[in-house]
Amino acid sequence: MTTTFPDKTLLLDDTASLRTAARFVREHDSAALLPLLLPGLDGPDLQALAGQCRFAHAGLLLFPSDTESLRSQLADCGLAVDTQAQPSVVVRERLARRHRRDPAELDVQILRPRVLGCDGEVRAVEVFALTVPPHSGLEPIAAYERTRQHEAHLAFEVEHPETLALRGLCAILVRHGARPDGGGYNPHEDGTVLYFTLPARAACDYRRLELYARGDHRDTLAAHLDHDSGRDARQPAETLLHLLTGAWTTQALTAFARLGLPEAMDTRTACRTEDLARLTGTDPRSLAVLLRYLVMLGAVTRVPVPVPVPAPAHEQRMEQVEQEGFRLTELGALLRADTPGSMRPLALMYGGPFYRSFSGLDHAVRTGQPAFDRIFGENHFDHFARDPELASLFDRSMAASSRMFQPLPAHPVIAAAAQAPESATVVDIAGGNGELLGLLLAAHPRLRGVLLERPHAVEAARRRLDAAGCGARCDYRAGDFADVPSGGDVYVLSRVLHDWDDDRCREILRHCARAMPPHADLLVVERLLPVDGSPSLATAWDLHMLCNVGGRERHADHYARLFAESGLHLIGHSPLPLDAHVLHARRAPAPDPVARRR
Ligand SMILES: C[S@@+](CC[C@H](N)C(=O)[O-])C[C@H]1O[C@@H](n2cnc3c(N)ncnc32)[C@H](O)[C@@H]1O
Repeated sequence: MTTTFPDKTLLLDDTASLRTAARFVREHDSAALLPLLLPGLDGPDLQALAGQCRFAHAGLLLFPSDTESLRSQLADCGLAVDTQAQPSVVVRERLARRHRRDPAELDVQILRPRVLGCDGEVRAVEVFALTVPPHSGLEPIAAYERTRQHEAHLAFEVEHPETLALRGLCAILVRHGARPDGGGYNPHEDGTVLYFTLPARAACDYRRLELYARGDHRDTLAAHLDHDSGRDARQPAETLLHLLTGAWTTQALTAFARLGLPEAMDTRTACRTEDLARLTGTDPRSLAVLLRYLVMLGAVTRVPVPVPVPAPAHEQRMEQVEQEGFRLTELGALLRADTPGSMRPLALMYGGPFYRSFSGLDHAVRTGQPAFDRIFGENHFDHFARDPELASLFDRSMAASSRMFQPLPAHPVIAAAAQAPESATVVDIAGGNGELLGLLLAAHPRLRGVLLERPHAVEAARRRLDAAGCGARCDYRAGDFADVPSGGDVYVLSRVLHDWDDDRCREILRHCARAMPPHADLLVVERLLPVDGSPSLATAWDLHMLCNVGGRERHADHYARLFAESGLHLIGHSPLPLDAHVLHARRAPAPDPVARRR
């Protein structure tokens, strides 16, 4: 089935992406941004990159129906264009290749509205605009690209792009985990672009980086493209070794969190290993070994700390020696317990119960049964429910990925409910500790909420929503999926269906369909498996579901089928951060009795 998107959702998504890109450009400068993109980048390599390149723009692909609508969309976002649009070559060819179209069919223009950075530097948002006139047949390209954001990137312009300097910069990027990912020469602008995929650990939503060099650098480009195609064949043994020690990565980060190191450290000042050992009650030499490994992961940076020591006795003065010290990076700071959106609970979960369960992955693959149940002797929800500390850790670990919920208050269904003349009710089914419902109610003071959960989680949600000041607008139901309350206006199922097999999903969806009044909407938050098999967090979480709950991630069409078999129909879906999507469904219209008799 092909999914249809209401036009309004499409426009909102493009405008929202444009606003996000402009905000990003406004808030970042070169020196602070580079270590976020390449965690662990430090010392001479950071100096070379920050000294020779400047953060120039954030790029994104939009899909206006014509030039006028693009200009008014830019104006809506406060972005003015004072230069002529240029035809794109590189992105147009990438799109043509990806969608097997003739490049001549694709009109892609480049506009660069200026944005003033927080440091006073003039930067830009680079808008690639693929014109998609109504009924042009290009709508599927727009829908696909909006979801995948393949062309979103951050660009650094090389100030003096001599060949040697340019190649040196490419080598630094590769050394810090960036992978060559195409590029090209645009004769209309006489500029060369070299694209890189950022390492997965980059602390930023953008996945691609561009080096932009004025002029024709096709020799460097050829080496870059060659590197791109040959990268997987070059060092298989080294790559495998790196992959096989992935468990050390998880445990090093978990130990870092368990030992309270992120809280003892600072992102601005370095701390000597000895002082850190004293503060955290650890063995100094062993701590240094852990911290040096964490440098490779980008969680901390190694910084020499000057320490005054007495000079030889007869000189009667102090001199300075340097001792090893470490500073927390922004990535490492996400493991601090007190950071908003802290990911510490995830570190404790993935390095704790889920680390143990993954040792039984082969069992799960052999039998199709969750390894968790075999290792812990019971289903993961029952196991967590019996242990209040573990239950709270699980709820907090779910809430730690709540960045994916951030666009939901602006979803057209929620916005319409918030503006309804009567106060509308959002029913969050299996809403965990109330993170999502709290976000929706906080954004829309007229909305009311009902949270259905298992009894232990209801209590956590009540505390969380009371603390957020929304408790008075919320009712709670301790129960099971069979107890979905009727009479709501919007029903939410967030990260629930992926816990279950198809039969159980149909049961849950039928409970929803039965409870939903005819006007009600259902929003389902899930990661969607990519149709083209391209890398996605959904593929990793599919394995996690197999190993731990016996559920699965699914393609959009698979969800559409489950909806159809449960009395619902899929209206459309739109992307959320962290490779998640929100699917919008409604009750299927009752079958036409006249048509049935015919
Ligand atoms: C993966 S969590 C998702 C929580 C939340 N919706 C979110 O996105 O953060 C799945 C939730 O389903 C709840 N759950 C499991 N079995 C349930 C059942 N039979 N009835 C109601 N809720 C259930 C669990 O307690 C858990 O909070």
